[in-house]
Order: sequence, then C-alpha cells, then structure tokens
Amino acid sequence: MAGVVGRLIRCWCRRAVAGRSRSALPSGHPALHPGCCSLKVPALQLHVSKTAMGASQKDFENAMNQVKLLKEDPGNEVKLKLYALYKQATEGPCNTPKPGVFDLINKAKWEAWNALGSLPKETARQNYVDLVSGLSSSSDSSSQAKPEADRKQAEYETVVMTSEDGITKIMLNRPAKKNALTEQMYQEIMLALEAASKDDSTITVLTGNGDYYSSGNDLTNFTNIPPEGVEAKAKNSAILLRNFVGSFIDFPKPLVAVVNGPAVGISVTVLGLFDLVYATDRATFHTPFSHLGQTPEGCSSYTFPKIMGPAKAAEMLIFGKKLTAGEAYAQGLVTEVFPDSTFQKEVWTRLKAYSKLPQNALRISKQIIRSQEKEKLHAVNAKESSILQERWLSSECMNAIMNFFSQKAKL
Ligand SMILES: CCCCC/C=C/C(=O)SCCNC(=O)CCNC(=O)[C@H](O)C(C)(C)COP(=O)(O)OP(=O)(O)OC[C@H]1O[C@@H](n2cnc3c(N)ncnc32)[C@H](O)[C@@H]1OP(=O)(O)O
Repeated sequence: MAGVVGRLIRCWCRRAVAGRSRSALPSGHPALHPGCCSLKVPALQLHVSKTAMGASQKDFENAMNQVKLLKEDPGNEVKLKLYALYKQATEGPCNTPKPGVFDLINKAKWEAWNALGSLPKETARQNYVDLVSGLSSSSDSSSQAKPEADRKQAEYETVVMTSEDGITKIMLNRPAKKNALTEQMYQEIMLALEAASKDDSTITVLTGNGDYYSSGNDLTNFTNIPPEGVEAKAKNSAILLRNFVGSFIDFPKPLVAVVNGPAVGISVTVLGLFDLVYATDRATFHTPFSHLGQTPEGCSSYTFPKIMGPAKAAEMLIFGKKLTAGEAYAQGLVTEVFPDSTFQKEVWTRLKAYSKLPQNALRISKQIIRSQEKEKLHAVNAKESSILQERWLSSECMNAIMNFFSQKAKL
C-alpha cells in the first residue's frame, strides 16, 4: 500500500509540477521546485523540532517562500509532512471527512494531517519552519557538492563518463583517431554501460568527442597478433565483439545515440539496438564491410532489414552505400536530424526534458519493447560474431586492412 501511495504521490508531484494539477498543494502553499522528483533528502534532515516554539507569521511565510526555492525534491514523505504541518498551522486539527478508499492521494494527505492530532497551531507553524530550514540547508549543501558528485569519471582512458540531470553520458574520446574503437575502448564502453545500467540516471547517451561520432573498429586491432597466432586473435576478437554487442542488447534503460558526426562500421550497426538516434546533419552512416572483406555485425543483419526493409539494408550492408543523415532518417535508422549549428543545444534540451519523465515507466516500456526479441538478437549476435571470426582470417580481409595502413584505401 505504501508503495502504491508513494508511486501515486510521485505522479501527483509530476502533475503538479507540470501545472496540470496544483491541487495537491494547499492553496497558498508554495509549489515545490519543478523537475526534481527523483532526489532524496537524508533522513537526518527530516528531523522536526517538536519543542522549539515562537516562529512568527513572518517566519512561516518566509518558510513557504523558501519551499519554492528548494533545488531538490524533498521526497513524498516530506511533502506529505509539509502539507500536514501547513494545514495544521493554518486550519488547526484535521476537520474534513476521510476520503474514500480509492482516493489514494487525498487519503494519504488526509492521514498525514490527521496524524498531527491536536498539535497546537503555533507548534505546527514552528515545525514547518524548522523542517523547511533543514531542507534548505540540505539542498544548498548538496547543490554545492554537485559538480564534484556529478564528475563520475571512473578509471577510463578512452571514454569520458559523466552523469548530470538524470542523464549518464558516455563520450568516445579519441578524437585524433576519429574515435576508432580499440580493444581497450570496447572494454571501457562495456564497463561504462554496466555502470550506467546501475546508476540512478534515467537515460544513457553514447556520443563522440570531436568531429566524428566514430570511425568504427580500430583497424590496428587486427595488427596486434598474440604469440598464439592469428586464429587465437580472431577467436578472441569474436568473443570481444559478441560481449560488446551483447551489452547493448541487454542494456536495461533508454539508450540514446547522439551522433555528432560521421559514423562508420560497428558504430553504425549497433544503432539498431538504441532507443533514440539523434544526428547532426553533418553525420553520415557507412558500413563498408564488403570493402574490408568483412560481414555485418551489431545485429544489423537482423535489425537493418526490419528497420529499413531488405532492399535498403542490402544497399548499406552488402554494397557499403554511405547514407547521409537525411537518408538515414528517411530509412528509419535515425530518429531525428538537427542542423549542426544547433545540434548540441537542441538535443540536450530534449533529453533533459525526457530525463524528467517517470524513470521506471521509461525503463519498463523499453524492456517490453526489447524483450520480445532479446533471444533472437543474442542468437543473431552469436552467428554474426562466429562468421566474422572466419572472415578475419580471409585474405580479402587481411588485404583490405593492409591497404588502409598503406594509405591506398581511404574510404
Ligand atoms: C573486435 C571487434 C571487431 C568489430 C568489427 C567492426 C568492424 C568495423 O567497424 S568495420 C569499419 C572499420 N573502419 C574503417 O574502415 C574506417 C577507416 N578509416 C577511414 O577510412 C578514415 O580514417 C576516415 C574516413 C574515418 C577518416 O578519414 P580522414 O578524415 O581523412 O582522417 P584520417 O584518415 O586522417 O584519420 C585520422 C587518424 O585516425 C586514424 N583512424 C581513423 N579511423 C581509424 C580506424 N578505423 N582504425 C584505425 N585508425 C583510424 C587514421 O589512421 C589517422 O591516423 P594518423 O594517420 O595517425 O593521424
């Protein structure tokens, strides 16, 4: 029951914030600061002085104004307490009939007020002032600490991971190499995704630093042959590929690609596993597998024909046709294209708004959509990886990679 009420009050708070229903707060009661419903206030801050007396009407009014300025959502329990104390301080003991059993929100509010019994108005006023004062100092200190707390850069060298406003951003960070994906980078992206899946953010974003989103697999990956030989290299690469793609298939939260520039190879194919793909109009989408003697991965042999139809998928995946952002949008691979000049501003504004939507609803909706074919995707991933393991040993593939490094074949 408490869970149901909690969830309903969260909805109530969202609605109130959106301005569709302010009835949850008593008339004249300061509205809570918008957009902060997921933050928690430490229990310590919730202590309410039951003995201190003497808050003036002016103190009380100041406290009501302070509530409007809170930087963090104090949580449902505190909001109910604020409501109850406000009612008690202004109207005295609860004097309205108990709402019906199905009117869960008003019932929770009524119960909070009624629980104050015959607490004198002056004490309620003082407790309200004390409670708000505790919240304000907690909100101030946590907002001062925020820049530090938001710098969640763990031990990554090739990606930058930050978390702010309910969004965890994983940024590929080898701009001088067009964000080509080294083996270390695959590992770090997997670790970052794992961390993002468990943090308290609502949305996870993958993007690139510099002028490229990513130029795909770093072709030097194929040049570091271990003492065990090329077969072992191909086998290990296939395992790495399978694990890498698997972490996108299994990612539990909404996943967004902010495609800040051209994308090549595996950075394109996994886009079929993202929930939103926003692209600058400077972006291109290129999967030159045949040119490299390779074959599709990232589950694209399954997702692309589903997304764009077999004819268009064949043009990209078999013949290596490079798509403009507009073409990728027309074919359903990209959600929306933005002018490069306003790309970052527009995309982040949009994502910040989305990140305020109810977190669990977003995650569950994503999971319903994706769970239908998770097994299928894992099977496709396994197959694509094993075919590539063979391909990487082919002379077609080895020649293509040698060509790249001898500068004969820039794509
Ligand atoms: C283990 C899992 C395997 C998963 C299988 C994945 C498959 C794929 O992803 S296939 C696609 C592989 N990618 C490519 O074939 C792209 C190769 N790169 C290029 O064609 C070009 O570099 C470019 C079109 C992406 C950019 O050209 P340009 O603007 O002329 O810039 P540069 O070529 O001078 O690049 C700057 C710098 O970066 C190096 N570099 C870029 N991409 C890669 C790459 N994919 N692998 C290795 N190195 C890359 C490039 O060599 C330059 O280096 P320096 O000369 O040292 O400055």
